[in-house]
Amino acid sequence: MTSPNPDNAAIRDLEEAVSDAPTPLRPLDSGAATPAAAPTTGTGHTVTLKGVKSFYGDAMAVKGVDLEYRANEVTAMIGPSGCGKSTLLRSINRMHEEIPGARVEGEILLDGVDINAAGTDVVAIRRMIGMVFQRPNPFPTMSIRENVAAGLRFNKIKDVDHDERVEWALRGAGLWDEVKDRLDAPGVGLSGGQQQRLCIARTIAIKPDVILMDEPCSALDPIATLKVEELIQELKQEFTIVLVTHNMQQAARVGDRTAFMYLGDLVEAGPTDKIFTNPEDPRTEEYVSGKFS
Ligand SMILES: Nc1ncnc2c1ncn2[C@@H]1O[C@H](COP(=O)(O)OP(=O)(O)OP(=O)(O)O)[C@@H](O)[C@H]1O
Repeated sequence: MTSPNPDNAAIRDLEEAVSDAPTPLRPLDSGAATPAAAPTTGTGHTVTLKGVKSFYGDAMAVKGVDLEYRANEVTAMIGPSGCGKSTLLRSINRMHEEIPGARVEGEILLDGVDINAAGTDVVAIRRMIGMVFQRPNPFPTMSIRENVAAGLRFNKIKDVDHDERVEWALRGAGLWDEVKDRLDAPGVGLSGGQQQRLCIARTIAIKPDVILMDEPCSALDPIATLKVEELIQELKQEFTIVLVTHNMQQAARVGDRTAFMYLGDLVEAGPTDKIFTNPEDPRTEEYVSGKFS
């Protein structure tokens, strides 16, 4: 990936704007958190892409993608390096536009509402469409508890009990039992895999509709990877998940559906079994069988 530090942009968004959040698109979900249980019930949010093109200046990196990310499913995005996976992902929560000269054409609909419509509040979009990055990026000066609560503060979610929501999110991220006795210890003191689950807890704490994951396991060892994969499977009961991965085994293990991109085009998308065993396009067959990477 050649883009400049989207992780830093996300950190800056949160750290600099905690006290200055604009009005959201629709009322924030302040429903009572249930500290005893991880997220369980389906909420059913869909993202629909219609003719999405993403540009860096004059260069078109995503060349007109039509695709639906279905509710309560994991959609794995695969394809060779440079095919536009991360660019497309960052277009979906409007992070692409942070890059000078970058722009998006086409429609990106969250439950039928165009996220790029004039006057739309970008902070609200990023609350509803959360993102987890390649490298775990806990806020370095914050404790475990503060890291998870950071999004609540940023979004001015005041009418929920923050401690309850922190526990709910940490349980949802499969981390509660490992950290419940040291919530005030620094987040960066956790292992890499724990830090990534902490970042997932931070993302789910504000109850987004959709979670975008950009190679969330690429910096993790195999055991931590397995834990995060198990977690993703559980989280889909509550959230719509888009998972960019270089790892085809991971796509096969975790993806309900898989989308294959090549040179900025979406070649095909479908049920993961079909994409891996009986794809329509010869380029998909060649890629999933390892003939090129
Ligand atoms: N900041 C940028 N400025 C200009 N071009 C960029 C920028 N970021 C990415 N690109 C180009 O856009 C295209 C798509 O890149 P992108 O990072 O989205 O691909 P990718 O499939 O996610 O790759 P990888 O798997 O290596 O992360 C590439 O040709 C890349 O060089």
